[in-house]
Amino acid sequence: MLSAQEKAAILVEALPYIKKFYGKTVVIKYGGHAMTDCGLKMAVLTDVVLMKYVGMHPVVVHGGGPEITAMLQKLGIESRFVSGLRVTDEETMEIVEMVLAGKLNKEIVSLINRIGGKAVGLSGKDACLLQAVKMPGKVYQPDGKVEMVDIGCVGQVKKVNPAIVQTLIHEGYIPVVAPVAVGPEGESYNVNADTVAGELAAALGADKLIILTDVEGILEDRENRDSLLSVIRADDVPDLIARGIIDGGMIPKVECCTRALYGGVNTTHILDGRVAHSILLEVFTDKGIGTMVVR
Ligand SMILES: Nc1ncnc2c1ncn2[C@@H]1O[C@H](COP(=O)(O)OP(=O)(O)O)[C@@H](O)[C@H]1O
Ligand SMILES: CC(=O)N[C@@H](CCC(=O)OP(=O)(O)O)C(=O)O
Repeated sequence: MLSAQEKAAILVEALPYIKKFYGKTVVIKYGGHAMTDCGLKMAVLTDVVLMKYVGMHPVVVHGGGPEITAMLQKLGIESRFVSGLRVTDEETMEIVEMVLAGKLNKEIVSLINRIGGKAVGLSGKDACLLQAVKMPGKVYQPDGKVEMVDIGCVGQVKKVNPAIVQTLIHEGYIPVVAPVAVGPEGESYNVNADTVAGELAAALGADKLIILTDVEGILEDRENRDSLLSVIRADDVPDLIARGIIDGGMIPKVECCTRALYGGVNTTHILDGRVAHSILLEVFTDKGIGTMVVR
């Protein structure tokens, strides 16, 4: 146990960071292990509530890919992905929306409220927060050619209307956003949660975008956990992808960081969500953890 004096010293050390980020918007992409492990879940959402209490404006965008896959499996529907995006026919879209905007969104809202925050859950349909159009999937051929294929109700975000999120922020609420967008005819679109976090951070003019994942950050050599790249420049991302250093599920994450940076977000971070309180370690220390992607 810490003594009262040690606790006071920790609070004093946090003061410069609290001052620096007071009133600033921080978008957090919440997903991976941090969403399924009970202890980590509480740690992440406690960090979010604490940020709000010290005057920051956290906005949570959550994923739920594994939970959707598990529900589809229960219903005897097999999951298929094209370049990391779920092939989403109309029946699958119904399940995606139920799991994301129904079950998971409300679970997160309820937990934040239990911890002492005031959370409000939204999907991209609420106040037309996320407007999208149908997007084809890209299949990369061995000869380098790209084939476009139909992947159903997967959306590309065309417009973000952030007013509802800004209103909630300024009324003291913590917005929690499910990555389901609305189409021109009111139809639902499934959007990758990393992409939504990047688009929303840019539209809000957020100060920071934090993406939680299940690795230490971007590793130069994925077999070597000591090869963490602490900082990379957005301009270097295409080369890192072309050289195969950044691959698979990490591609949408760095691309969404790049999108957010060029949209005006100051700093973007890819953090290990398996580490308890990784958000606080990033926000309240100089060194930070994980990989920072900068302009
Ligand atoms: N350079 C890299 N450094 C770390 N992980 C990488 C890298 N390139 C690809 N990856 C892969 O990206 C994965 C993270 O993406 P993903 O599994 O989609 O995460 P999440 O479930 O958190 O959204 C890592 O587990 C790893 O397999
Ligand atoms: C189009 C598409 O693939 N959408 C994702 C949406 C959820 C998501 O992105 O969740 P994670 O962040 O946990 O991966 C899906 O259906 O799985």
